[in-house]
Amino acid sequence: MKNLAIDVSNVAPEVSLDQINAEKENVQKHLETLMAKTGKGNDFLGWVDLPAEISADHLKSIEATAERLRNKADYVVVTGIGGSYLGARAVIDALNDSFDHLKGERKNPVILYAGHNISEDYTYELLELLKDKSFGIIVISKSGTTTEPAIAFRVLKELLETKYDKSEVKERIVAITDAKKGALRTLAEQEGYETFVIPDDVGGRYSVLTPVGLLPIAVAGFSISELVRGAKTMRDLTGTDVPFDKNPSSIYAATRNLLYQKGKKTEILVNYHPKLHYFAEWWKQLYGESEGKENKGIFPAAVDFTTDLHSMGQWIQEGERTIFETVISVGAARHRVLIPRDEANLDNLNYLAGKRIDEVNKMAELGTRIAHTDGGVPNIRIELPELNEYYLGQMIYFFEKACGISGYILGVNPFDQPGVEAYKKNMFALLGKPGFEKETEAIKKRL
Ligand SMILES: O=P(O)(O)OC[C@H]1O[C@H](O)[C@H](O)[C@@H](O)[C@@H]1O
Repeated sequence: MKNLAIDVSNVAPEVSLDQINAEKENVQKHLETLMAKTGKGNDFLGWVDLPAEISADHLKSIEATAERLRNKADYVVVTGIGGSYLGARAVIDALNDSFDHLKGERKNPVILYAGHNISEDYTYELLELLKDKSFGIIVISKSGTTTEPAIAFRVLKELLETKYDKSEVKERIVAITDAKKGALRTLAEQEGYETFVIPDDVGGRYSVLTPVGLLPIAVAGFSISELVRGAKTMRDLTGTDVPFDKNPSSIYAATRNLLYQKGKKTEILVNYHPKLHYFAEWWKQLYGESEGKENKGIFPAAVDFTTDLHSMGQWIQEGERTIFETVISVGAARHRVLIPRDEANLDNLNYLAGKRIDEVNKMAELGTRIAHTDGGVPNIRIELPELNEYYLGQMIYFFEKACGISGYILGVNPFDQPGVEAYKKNMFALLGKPGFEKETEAIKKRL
């Protein structure tokens, strides 16, 4: 059975394999600190052993709730922001039929998202869609106090309450939040909603393997036990007993930091499948919030190829040489579509007749790698054997583990995000939130 693998042979000449291997002891030290839970942010390391600790009973209880929502609702609205929605969306989009939401005959509910923006038009359009539909809500907030999902939940709950009686509303709402504190916990208890807990020691962006990700993924019809099994395998493959050159997370963490030290300040995560767009969004939060602090950190960006080769390709090929690419390279496509032969051949495509579209995609990937490395863009390749639950579980844990190690190499606490509060404070002051009177006075003077 294959596993996710990493190929760093194309980061030369900027960084050599010898330089990467020379990082062995330094990286091993950080990995041990992470596993021993003795480093910065060590009260947020619950995700490290999570895949091995999830019990079959826990998965069963999530699946039972998912089944209830699946039976009741044609639409399920995952209401959350940041780490409270990106993991679920990353996995669901990666596995879903691209046009599933447009199909009439359905096996699974359509998963919709709310609370990840404060757009009134988005909210209006969602309410308009749902008003004559059978729907349910999974509301997710670790703190239980985040403004965006709280507003969305308030309006969605109101709509649900106009459609159903109290006991039916209760059956259609599930809350995922802190075990004890926060407004969402209080509300859920008052209203009698079913709840799942986000453990104290798992931060939002590391929470996809808690009910935060698992419940929506199960509702969408995917195997959460396979996802967790993949993550568990990757936990074993990235342990302290694994030699440095066999540990993909250690190699990735070491390589990207060496590139950063060489002035490669932006990392572009590349995919060749639009299904992986939201995986990149999840990855951006993971690395952006973990490393972007103390005026340091690689800027995590992402592109969808070959789409963006026709827009961003020019910049990547010939723009400022401060970037490197990390490509998620997927093995086999799931379906077959052959390029047909055409008598007239006006488009000159007959040289491709009989070939799979995936073969063209693979050659685009290889051709791009050669062009970009020739153009001075170092290339890391993450080989994913297939796009399924098991390998996505591997990839999630691979990136999480590498992020912890990488943050320690950089010297920051990869498990906090103090900078996110700055905009919130100003927004509350501008909106006149009680308790923010002093801030309101101060900000008014600046306007
Ligand atoms: O789950 P919540 O407490 O609602 O938080 C949702 C998100 O917003 C916060 O502001 C943080 O920056 C994120 O790390 C978090 O994932």
